[in-house]
Amino acid sequence: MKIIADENMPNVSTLFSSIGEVSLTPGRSLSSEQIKDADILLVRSVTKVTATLLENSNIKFVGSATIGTDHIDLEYLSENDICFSSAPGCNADAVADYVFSALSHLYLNKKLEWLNKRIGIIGHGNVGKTVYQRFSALGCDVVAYDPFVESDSVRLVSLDEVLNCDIICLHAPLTKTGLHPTYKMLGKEQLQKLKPNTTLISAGRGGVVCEDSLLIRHDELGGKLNLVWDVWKSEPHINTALLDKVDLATPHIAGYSKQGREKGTWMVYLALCKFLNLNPKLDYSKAISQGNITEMSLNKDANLHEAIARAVLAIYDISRDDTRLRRKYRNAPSFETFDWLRKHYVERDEFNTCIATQTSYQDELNAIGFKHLNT
Ligand SMILES: NC(=O)C1=CN([C@@H]2O[C@H](COP(=O)(O)OP(=O)(O)OC[C@H]3O[C@@H](n4cnc5c(N)ncnc54)[C@H](O)[C@@H]3O)[C@@H](O)[C@H]2O)C=CC1
Ligand SMILES: O=C(O)C(=O)[C@H](O)COP(=O)(O)O
Repeated sequence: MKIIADENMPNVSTLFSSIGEVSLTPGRSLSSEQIKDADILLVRSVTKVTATLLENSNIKFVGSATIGTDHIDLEYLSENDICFSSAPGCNADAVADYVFSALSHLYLNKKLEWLNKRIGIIGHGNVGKTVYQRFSALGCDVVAYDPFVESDSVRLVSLDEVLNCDIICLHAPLTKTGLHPTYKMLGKEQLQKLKPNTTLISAGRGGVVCEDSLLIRHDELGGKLNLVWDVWKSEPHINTALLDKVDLATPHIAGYSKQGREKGTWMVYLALCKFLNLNPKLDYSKAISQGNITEMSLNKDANLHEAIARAVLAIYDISRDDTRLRRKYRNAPSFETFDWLRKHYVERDEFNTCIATQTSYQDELNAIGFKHLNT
């Protein structure tokens, strides 16, 4: 069995070589010629899996080690009896960690006191829910907008209400059809509703926010917006005018924790084993790494904002990704830089690999995703 896989899938050879002959390739440039003799295709978000790519192949299974599926023509796969599996939720904790790292950075650098602010989340799926639960466990005033969710356990509000929040976290998928398409869902009209000093964290998909309208609104507000930008409309090209305005700019790596990426490969491996009726040869604990910093205890004299910021940034400091991106773009302002930064990403651990040991802030650290002492 011939397996073609994106070279950026961690552990892919270890896991899949017991099933077939694995060839690794850069995902963005994958061509139909390269897959014409293959049976299984394993991708990440940079490969457009369309009829053009697949029509002259014998691919029977497509696996995407990602949460998002907007790069896959699901209709074509279903019409052509090609089994598909993605990795729902694999890096939800990583994205939530990204959000708290961004807020920690903004607290230390701009004195943004976010714990007492109103927080609105757009999209209440695996990522949005994780982010919501963390804020809620911290006792924050948090609401969510998701037109497809009905639930008593979340404070659901209108999009306008979220746009009136102090901190807005965007975790909706990219959709262009259906009842509530998200493409440019934050356009000129919606962005007009942002108040001065709003913090907008965009870690879903580029295209959900109209970047041109955002630049106009940013100017209108005299630059009084805190912007944290992970996903860009025209990746791997980035909007350099926007890059100049955002507080934190990262190259679509919100989900790039070591464990999150490993979980993505692992989930696709399990799905392929199921499809082929095989017993998995490795177990979860061998496929997913431990963290580097295994225990955290805090000085009880620090205030809560500062204590959280110190703990969070010790595990993942988002500013290193921002610095890397800006420095690299200054020296090599080309679209190839985006993929280079992602390919050579210095992976970080998830908060949940680190135990919050007995400290006055143990409950708060547990709330934002650090592991409990007794689990
Ligand atoms: N920046 C990054 O590295 C990462 C980005 N993502 C992106 O984040 C998205 C969300 O991830 P998950 O929560 O795991 O996906 P999910 O599929 O579990 O949930 C998506 C949620 O968005 C909601 N939604 C759909 N249309 C909406 C609209 N018009 N307004 C508000 N909500 C809407 C859905 O009802 C669903 O509850 C993914 O589709 C992916 O594109 C995911 C992982 C990493
Ligand atoms: O899981 C998703 O959805 C993501 O956005 C991924 O984290 C993006 O990573 P790549 O698949 O582009 O490596």
